[in-house]
Amino acid sequence: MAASSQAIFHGSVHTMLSCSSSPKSDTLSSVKILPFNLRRHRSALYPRVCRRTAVPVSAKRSAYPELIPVSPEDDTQVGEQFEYLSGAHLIGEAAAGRWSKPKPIVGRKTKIVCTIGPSTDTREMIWKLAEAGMNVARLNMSHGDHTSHQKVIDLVKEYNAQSKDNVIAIMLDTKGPEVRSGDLPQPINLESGQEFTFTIKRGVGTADCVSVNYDDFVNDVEKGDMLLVDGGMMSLLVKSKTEDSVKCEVVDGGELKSRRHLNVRGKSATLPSITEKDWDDIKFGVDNGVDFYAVSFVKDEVVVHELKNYLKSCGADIHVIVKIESADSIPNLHSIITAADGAMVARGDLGAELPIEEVPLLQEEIIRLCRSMGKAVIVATNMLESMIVHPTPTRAEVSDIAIAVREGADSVMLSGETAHGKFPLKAVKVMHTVSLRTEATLDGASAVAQTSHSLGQVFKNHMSEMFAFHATMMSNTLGTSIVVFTRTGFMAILLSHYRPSGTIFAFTNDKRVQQRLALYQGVCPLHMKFSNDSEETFSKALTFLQKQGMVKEGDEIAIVQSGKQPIWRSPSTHNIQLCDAYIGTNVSVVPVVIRLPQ
Ligand SMILES: Nc1ncnc2c1ncn2[C@@H]1O[C@H](COP(=O)(O)OP(=O)(O)O)[C@@H](O)[C@H]1O
Ligand SMILES: C=C(OP(=O)(O)O)C(=O)O
Repeated sequence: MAASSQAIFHGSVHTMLSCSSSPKSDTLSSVKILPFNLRRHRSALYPRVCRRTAVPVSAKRSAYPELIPVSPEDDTQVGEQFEYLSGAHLIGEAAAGRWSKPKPIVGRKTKIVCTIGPSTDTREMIWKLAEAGMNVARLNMSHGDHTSHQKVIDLVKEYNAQSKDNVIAIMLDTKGPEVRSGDLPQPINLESGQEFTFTIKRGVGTADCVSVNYDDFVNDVEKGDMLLVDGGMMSLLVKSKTEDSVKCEVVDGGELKSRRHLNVRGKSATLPSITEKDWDDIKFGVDNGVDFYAVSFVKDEVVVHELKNYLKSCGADIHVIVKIESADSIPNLHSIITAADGAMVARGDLGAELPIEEVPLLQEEIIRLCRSMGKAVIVATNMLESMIVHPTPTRAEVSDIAIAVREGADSVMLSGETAHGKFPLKAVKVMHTVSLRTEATLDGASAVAQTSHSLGQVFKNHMSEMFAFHATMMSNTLGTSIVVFTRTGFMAILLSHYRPSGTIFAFTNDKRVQQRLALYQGVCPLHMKFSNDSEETFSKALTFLQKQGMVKEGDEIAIVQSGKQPIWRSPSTHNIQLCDAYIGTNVSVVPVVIRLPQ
């Protein structure tokens, strides 16, 4: 085993910390834009700052960033323009804030969810997305059919099976009770001031009337309501209605295409959150062992319990992410998020049902709530919308990603950008680079402070929470990464909750847990068979990290082996162990003992 100091906790708490006394220098190598779970040697990809002394950009940092092949429209020179940005490490020393050690981050911490669609549903594109930084593949059940989604699921599984240390989770997003206009033989041009009718009669698609897929549309809508198409791209004022039709005046015109989103400003449809089609799709998800459901238009916690009970009854271990997009969900936010495993800020429908200026405030509030409750949170929709057609984002879009990262989202999501956009890989690269750059400015101390007030209240497991909290404090102070061994994922999620500055290498012997952890901020999920001997398993884990270039000579690492279900320890003991990550290397150890009162 590597040189180590160990704190073993028996009811009362003693934490023994150690740090190397010998300053080490580091080298900066070529900067590459790569996914969170890195597959190549760290020195060649991670623009890491010297842990103890700032190192100027050295001669070693010579090569251009690796250019990931992108879509046919992509300009192969694009990587060069990111080189400066990916040099986020240059400010790493300053960003370490009042902690003396820079951050030992291996790659990006904020995860990227990519919606898969016609631009990306091939083997080649799934591989390229995964290599470019996708952590979660989202299947939107509003589009495609089971055959097309099955193909994508099989491809992601194939990628996961052959990948050593990168894993992609699968998220099935239900269609929900969304209201859409019907199919049109060709797009219609709507002019401001003209009359236009929506009808519940099936199969209508003329220049002045189109079907709506929801029979109660006529009952839910009142004269004077504002109808929004595609979240406000067009708007129509309701003038009158008959038994089967709603007559409107176009306020903001535009091109109406097939199957567009319809919302009534300020109102949610009176449909159940999980429709018959959704149950069919949920069953499809169970049969295929997806990792997450994103449940559309959740209005209260009852539907979450209903889904969770169903999953329990069929023995399916699938986590539930509630999409916050309905006006009716806002008064019930706390109970909905409590019942779920996480939430998605689905800004498209949210900004249509509620006044648009509420969206950033609600985003902040939902992230804050999820963070305080230890739940995963995803920020979604329009993040790089202009990249559906343009190879470069607007500055406002870049700021939007940076804000979500700063607010502490676990993941940021791409929708049309990767589903049907012209530049899906470039969009992932931009999201990756902007997240990485923003993360470099975040202060570990304030991240811990944001969550420390809820210590002992979030996971109802005081000892585990305390361990995660102190492991975070310890690793932040010493500038180490964290290695955690977890069978259920619980301890890794708990550590992620405190947002340690360093990477959380989460070793699990369960492939499903590994996949699920792909959604969580800062967690690098790794699969490994655990042996009966803890030291042997630790040693195997460190050797693996070393081989993959995730730790290097001179690194120290905090090993956390705690949590609800002990693996090797007895139920009354908890371990945090600090050791040299590079087996066989001696370090001078200065032990520090912190004794907390019983
Ligand atoms: N599986 C799919 N098959 C075909 N088109 C898709 C698929 N998934 C997404 N798309 C396309 O990408 C667009 C953006 O994706 P998303 O934001 O998930 O959908 P929407 O906004 O329609 O709910 C969709 O409107 C649709 O045109
Ligand atoms: C993510 C969203 O949902 P969907 O793409 O299913 O409309 C949204 O409305 O922002």
